[in-house]
Amino acid sequence: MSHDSEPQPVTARPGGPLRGALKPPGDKSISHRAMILGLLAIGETRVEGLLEGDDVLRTAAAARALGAEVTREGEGRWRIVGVGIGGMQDPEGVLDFGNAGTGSRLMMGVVGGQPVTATFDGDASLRKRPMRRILDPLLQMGAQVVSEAEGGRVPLTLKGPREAIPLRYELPVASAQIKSAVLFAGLNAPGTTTVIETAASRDHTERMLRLFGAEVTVTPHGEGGHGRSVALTGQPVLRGTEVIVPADPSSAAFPLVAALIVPGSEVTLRGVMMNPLRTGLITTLIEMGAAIERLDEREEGGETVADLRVRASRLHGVDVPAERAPSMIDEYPILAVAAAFAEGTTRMNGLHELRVKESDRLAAVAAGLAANGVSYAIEGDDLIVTGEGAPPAGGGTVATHLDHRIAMAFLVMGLAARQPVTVDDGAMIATSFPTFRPTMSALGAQIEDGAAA
Ligand SMILES: O=C(O)C1=C[C@@H](OP(=O)(O)O)[C@@H](O)[C@H](O)C1
Ligand SMILES: C=C(OP(=O)(O)O)C(=O)O
Repeated sequence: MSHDSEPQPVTARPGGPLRGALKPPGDKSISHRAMILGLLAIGETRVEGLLEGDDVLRTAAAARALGAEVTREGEGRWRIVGVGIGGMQDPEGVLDFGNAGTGSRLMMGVVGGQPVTATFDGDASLRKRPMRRILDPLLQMGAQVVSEAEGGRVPLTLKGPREAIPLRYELPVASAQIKSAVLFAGLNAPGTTTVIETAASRDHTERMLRLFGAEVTVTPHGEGGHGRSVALTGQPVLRGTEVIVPADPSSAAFPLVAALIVPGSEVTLRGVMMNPLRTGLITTLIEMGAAIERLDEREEGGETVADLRVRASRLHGVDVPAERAPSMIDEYPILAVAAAFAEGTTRMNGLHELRVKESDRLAAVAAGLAANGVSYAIEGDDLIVTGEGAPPAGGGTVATHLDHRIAMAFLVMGLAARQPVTVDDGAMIATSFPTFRPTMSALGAQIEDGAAA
């Protein structure tokens, strides 16, 4: 699929304080996994609070094409009747994952471990993203790549084995997507599949596998306390269950930073997931001087959630260590925006993975900062942003390159810059935060269709 509709420019204007309370949409990572485990389980899975963004809807369509019964029963309420491990059917058409890296890569793990053949495709952004990192371990587990686009990209056709070969695999990069693909393939392996990560990445797959009845053991690995070894016992019986999806900290990041930089703002974000493997941005912003209070911490659906009370704050630059990157990997575009309003230099270290997201985010952020009069430098894989402790000029138009996070980050900049900021295309926001514009408007933000006049 290509993104062949006309680009939809969107403009954010500076205005008065943002006020109010909101619940960000359901977590994207957990929503994809709920659909996939619902497909692989026997019996009925009920999901509450599913993110109904385009990325997750693509995973739902793929689960259906592979044999699950998938029904929407109300807002965020979905019912999935699964087929069980080994029970999938060959899908009739192509599995079109649109813009979704997570959905496509996790489902490659599922198909790559089971006797089924499927073709994966996506939009112009997904067609550029590296899939070798997923295919390499799957080939070792017995999958075959029937065809692929140059460089191991989609469109590609994957054929899984009758039974997967258990694997012990050390991740070449900190990536929950690779880890999850290997574990999903390992579900159909007679024995233990082990994934070793030298830096811990988000653990939603491990947690949800256990919830559905699989045996997963996690032990520390290596020195320094950052690594983990995750062992899955293959061929479990997965049983359908109930999944409650907490609010997505990666989506919460946009109204949160908006509240920090628009003078006089006070915003409460309700029920935001506080899994420590996802809260690197909050840690960093607090180090920068942000007034963020974690209130009413509680358990919801097996995760800690909290209400976050955020007040406009004077921020200062900090050094963000590379080891923190896995816990905030999708938050660097919006952190760069916060850094543009801070006093002094913020150095974000070790951002190589940003080059292979929906866009080359390092390049896209740099271009967006340049277009809006912000001083920055790129040194190797590090991004350095220097703010003046005052609003940057703004007034620029930002190329989003089919990347939702670039679009939302620079719209947030426009709410507090000296001049409005336009993004060339807001369409991709619907992949992860379909209610972004009404949510921001309800807080008092001015975000409109079209380029700045
Ligand atoms: O597993 C997941 O749900 C995700 C993992 C991360 O990707 P990588 O595995 O490529 O780091 C992240 O960027 C993505 O938005 C969601
Ligand atoms: C990188 C992201 O997602 P994905 O890899 O699923 O496209 C993201 O949502 O920022």
